[in-house]
Amino acid sequence: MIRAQGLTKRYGGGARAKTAVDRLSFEVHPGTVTGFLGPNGAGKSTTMRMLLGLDAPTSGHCTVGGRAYAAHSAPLTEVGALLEARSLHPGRSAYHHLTALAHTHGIPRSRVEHVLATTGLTDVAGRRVKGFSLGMGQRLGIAAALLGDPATLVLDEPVNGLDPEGVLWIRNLLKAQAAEGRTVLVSSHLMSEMAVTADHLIIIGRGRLLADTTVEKFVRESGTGSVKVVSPAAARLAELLAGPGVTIGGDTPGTLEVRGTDAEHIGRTAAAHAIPLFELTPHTASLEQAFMDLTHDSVEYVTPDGAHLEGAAA
Ligand SMILES: Nc1ncnc2c1ncn2[C@@H]1O[C@H](COP(=O)(O)OP(=O)(O)OP(=O)(O)O)[C@@H](O)[C@H]1O
Repeated sequence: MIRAQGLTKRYGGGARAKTAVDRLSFEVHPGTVTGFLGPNGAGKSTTMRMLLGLDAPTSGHCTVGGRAYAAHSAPLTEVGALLEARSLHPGRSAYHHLTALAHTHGIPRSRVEHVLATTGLTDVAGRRVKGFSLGMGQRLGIAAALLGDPATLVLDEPVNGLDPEGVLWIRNLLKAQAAEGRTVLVSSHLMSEMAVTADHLIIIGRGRLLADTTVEKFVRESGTGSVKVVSPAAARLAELLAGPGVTIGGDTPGTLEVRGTDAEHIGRTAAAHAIPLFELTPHTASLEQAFMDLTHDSVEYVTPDGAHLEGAAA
């Protein structure tokens, strides 16, 4: 369990003072993957650095597993971390890198074999790290994070620069780690990736909390999610679904575009009235739009015509 309370980080002073993290409070629970989202410069990395004791908060505090990170006697067995800027000794092999880390932290060598297998690096374990591709480097960073068999994982942008196979691999790994009861906090500025990886979302903008919710609730409450329904009795179904907060559109006969309720409710309503359905498709593509709507006012880098730079809320 991770807990941040009133977490604040200010850089510099006077007119040039910059508040990177602003009175942030949230909890991250075990057994779920929690996505930590925000546009570029929102304060995600700074928050993670504070959680890991690499930056001191200006005010507020944070705990991992009930204590400040520095108060853990064997932090690697409590928290495994992957930060964006990693320092690897280029001349060392992956195996050597992990054994050195295990040795200095009193972790048995058997764990090295285990994490090499988990991250698919067994066959290249003897190769020097300097010859590693970006994806292999990410896998090695994750192997190091898993080394101490920690109860908590904190990963900063683990899918950055990975190919689709690597992205899928990380997604499945994170879900498996959470299913084993670990607390998993993973940052990203990609809403679409988090929508399929995370169960819970913490969204920040300009260092402030914008949303702390489940993926499912975020979609539902954003009001932009819709469900496409195709039925030979579309008109009758539309009458049954009509109600407060529900809007029903659709340009093609027999097709409805339903907003304000979910596919489960539509399916149950249709079944209860013996209405056949040919299609029932929730559209989650609008998630990206909901994220952009939420973070729009918090985007740091905006061009004069209003377009976001650097894919700020991509
Ligand atoms: N050492 C520092 N000194 C001054 N300002 C800093 C420092 N580190 C971060 N900042 C500023 O704090 C803000 C938050 O940065 P941070 O890197 O935490 O954001 P982020 O959400 O991780 O962004 P990104 O998605 O681009 O990695 C930014 O405006 C950044 O310029």
